[in-house]
Amino acid sequence: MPTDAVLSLVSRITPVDARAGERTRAYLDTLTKPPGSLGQLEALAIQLGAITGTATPSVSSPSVVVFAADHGVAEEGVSAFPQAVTAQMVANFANGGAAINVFARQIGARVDVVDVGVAAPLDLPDVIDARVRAGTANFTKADAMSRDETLAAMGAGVAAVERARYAGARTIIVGEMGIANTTASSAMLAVFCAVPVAQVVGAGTGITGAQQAHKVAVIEQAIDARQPDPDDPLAVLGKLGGLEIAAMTGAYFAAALHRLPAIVDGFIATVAALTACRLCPAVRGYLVFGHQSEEPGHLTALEALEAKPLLNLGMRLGEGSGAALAYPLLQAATAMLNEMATFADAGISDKTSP
Ligand SMILES: O=C(O)c1ccc[n+]([C@@H]2O[C@H](COP(=O)([O-])O)[C@@H](O)[C@H]2O)c1
Ligand SMILES: Cc1cc2nc[nH]c2cc1C
Repeated sequence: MPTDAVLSLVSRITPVDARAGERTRAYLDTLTKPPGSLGQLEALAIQLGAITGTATPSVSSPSVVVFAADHGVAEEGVSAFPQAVTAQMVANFANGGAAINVFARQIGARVDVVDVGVAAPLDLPDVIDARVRAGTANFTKADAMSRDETLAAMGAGVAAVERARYAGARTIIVGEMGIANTTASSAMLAVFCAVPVAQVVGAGTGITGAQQAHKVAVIEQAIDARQPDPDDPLAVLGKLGGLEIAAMTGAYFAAALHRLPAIVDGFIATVAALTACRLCPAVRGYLVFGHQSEEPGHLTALEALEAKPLLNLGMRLGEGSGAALAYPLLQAATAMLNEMATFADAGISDKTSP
């Protein structure tokens, strides 16, 4: 996709249909339950009504897209694992052996793995080759990506969702893999939300407290050197972000353009979601937040999006794993709308008026 096409796509995204959501809300109160008693599932049903533009929506055909890329900042010793693990995990996805493959099989979703910029060359026929460059630059020394590279990676995300949709996907689950990408995500989030870096840095794949202090110092130094303008989301993404983070941003755009629900995963996926919403606020209504990650910065990112995730299982894996696990709740929310009896149907007395 030509790089500027990504930005013109943004202008074609329209907000969710709030009136359809209101019809869902009204219908929910006719069902045989005390009003509001299904809690967050009711809010989810209303959101799905607004996304699909129908009072009694259904969800179907989930499809997972995992974007993989490397980060130059890995050489600063900010992860518990070596950079080579990104490529090794991509092979594991292609072989069906990762957690996301298992959870995707449980919900009948196919998994597309997209190489947006893994450092090591891959020769895996089942992996989609959308390489923009062999990993980002180390952002303590140079911008992670140029503007054209950022837009190209976003375009790869758009293309991946278009491909999945063409193959029948109607619910998009977005995941990522990239050693050191919690460092990039924390840096972006600290800038977007103007919060201290230490507030949004965590253990990632499992670094120690001392290593976390080093991670904070690396990010502070990078923000100082790069001076990104918080009001220019594309610049924040290009200077401090990652190729897979840009691709996820594009994936959310494409889901919103086609009025498909996109289930957001953990910390990195949520920072990409925040980037997408800063660039195009209408995207927000199409995002369902799958789970709350253990990574401490996730709370800050969720608050910035006024988002309440569906699950809290103490997970911090990535790959789209928490988003895939949440899919059955979308099914439950719509099944509840489509299958429950109304008070009138069942001949049950409605609430007494006060
Ligand atoms: O999704 C999350 O909340 C999450 C939290 C911590 C780590 N991860 C995964 O771990 C990798 C990044 O961790 P790190 O320590 O290398 O920055 C990357 O592949 C992510 O998918 C993911
Ligand atoms: C093994 C491993 C699997 C992952 N999946 C997502 N991020 C990951 C990081 C590591 C280290």
